[in-house]
Amino acid sequence: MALIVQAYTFLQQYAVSWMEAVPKKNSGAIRLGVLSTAQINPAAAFHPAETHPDVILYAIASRDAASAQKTAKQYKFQKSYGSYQALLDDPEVDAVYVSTPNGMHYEWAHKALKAGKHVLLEKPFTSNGEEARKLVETAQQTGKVLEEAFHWQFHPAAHAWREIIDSGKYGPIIATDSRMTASPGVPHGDIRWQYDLAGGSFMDCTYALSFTRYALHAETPVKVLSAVARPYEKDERVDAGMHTTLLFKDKRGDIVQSRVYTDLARSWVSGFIPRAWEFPAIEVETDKAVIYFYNAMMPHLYHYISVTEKATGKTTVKKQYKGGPKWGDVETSGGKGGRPSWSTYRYQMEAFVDRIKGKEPACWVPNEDSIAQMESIDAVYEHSGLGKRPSRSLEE
Ligand SMILES: NC(=O)C1=CN([C@@H]2O[C@H](COP(=O)(O)OP(=O)(O)OC[C@H]3O[C@@H](n4cnc5c(N)ncnc54)[C@H](OP(=O)(O)O)[C@@H]3O)[C@@H](O)[C@H]2O)C=CC1
Ligand SMILES: O=C1OC[C@@H](O)[C@H](O)[C@H]1O
Repeated sequence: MALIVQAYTFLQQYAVSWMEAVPKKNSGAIRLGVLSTAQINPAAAFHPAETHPDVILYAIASRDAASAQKTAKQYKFQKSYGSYQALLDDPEVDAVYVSTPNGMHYEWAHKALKAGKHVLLEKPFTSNGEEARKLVETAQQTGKVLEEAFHWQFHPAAHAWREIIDSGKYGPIIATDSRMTASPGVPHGDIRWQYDLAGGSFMDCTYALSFTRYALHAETPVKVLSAVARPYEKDERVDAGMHTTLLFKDKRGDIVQSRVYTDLARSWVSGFIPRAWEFPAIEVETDKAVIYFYNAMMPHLYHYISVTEKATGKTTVKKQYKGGPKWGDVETSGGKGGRPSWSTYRYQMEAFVDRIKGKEPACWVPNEDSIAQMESIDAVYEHSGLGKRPSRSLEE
């Protein structure tokens, strides 16, 4: 029964978010350019931009002009380009969303900033910490907005969850345990399996580490206690799975032990049942309770935050699809506190536009946090023996 309720909620949320009306665009709306025709584009950028009165789907670029044209026609972009550089050379483009493979994030975000565009950059931010630092420096030099598209952190559920932890009501944090797995697994040939494109489970499933660091208000790990990679069968430089245990310093300065597990090819139950229910999640154990956030990655589809008190065994459940500690009092383009139908990506677009327009966004992923996230990823890869993900050469 629980599964039926979950499936219904999932479908309902999905359908409602796509039924959202397209508003009339305001004068001075941001002209958005998109670099690549990635499969994530409609959910992460097209739909959020369409439903925002201050964004216009202006131009799309692909390595292949025909693909760009086809997408432009389908989503009513005004222009299409057969190369990423051609889009960046268009002075009418105000901001770009970069959804190229991971290994190309640095190159194209860097070029976009240099071309005077604001940048919303897909996760993981870059291939490694060094690139992340250089990219943030470029944003500072150019004075343009640069934001990692770590969409889950913009959703009201993320804020409600952290508010419970931060309240101190359940005592200090003792340990965390998070995971993100793909089941059925990612098909061969996907960008996620390609070493040169900075693939790998710990890069793609970077959310699990992000949930952990967000819960703890942590920077980089104090220590990597263990990091064991399960190599991809076709390229042992790529991690199909990664099990790591880290020590972080939390907000209070206490040391917390955190397990993080990522997997792009999660084994099936008894070899024939994919673990479709295993959505990205994190358990935070405090002195007095166990706090669990189910589907922290895409809480707009379905989520719950449960708090089980150790002394009584009593469990309370919270859900937050709108408002909450950060959006609650904010007058958004969709009404006060956002809308229950808004996806993580739509909340993210709201904040991105606010920042470009000079308004203080309700929430934000600071660039320093994206650097710390990439340096934490480097530390895990180094400890595992695989070494941090390499940079591609950049044509200036
Ligand atoms: N925020 C989220 O929820 C999600 C984020 N992502 C992130 O978005 C990015 C794209 O992921 P995803 O949509 O799955 O990717 P896809 O494989 O669907 O698309 C990647 C796109 O990059 C372009 N590209 C440029 N060079 C290459 C190359 N050498 N090989 C393959 N593609 C290339 C292609 O566009 P073209 O041919 O038009 O140039 C391609 O369509 C990744 O960084 C991923 O981590 C992914 C899924 C969800
Ligand atoms: O960012 C992502 O979100 C959804 C996942 O399925 C995907 O692998 C990852 O790239």
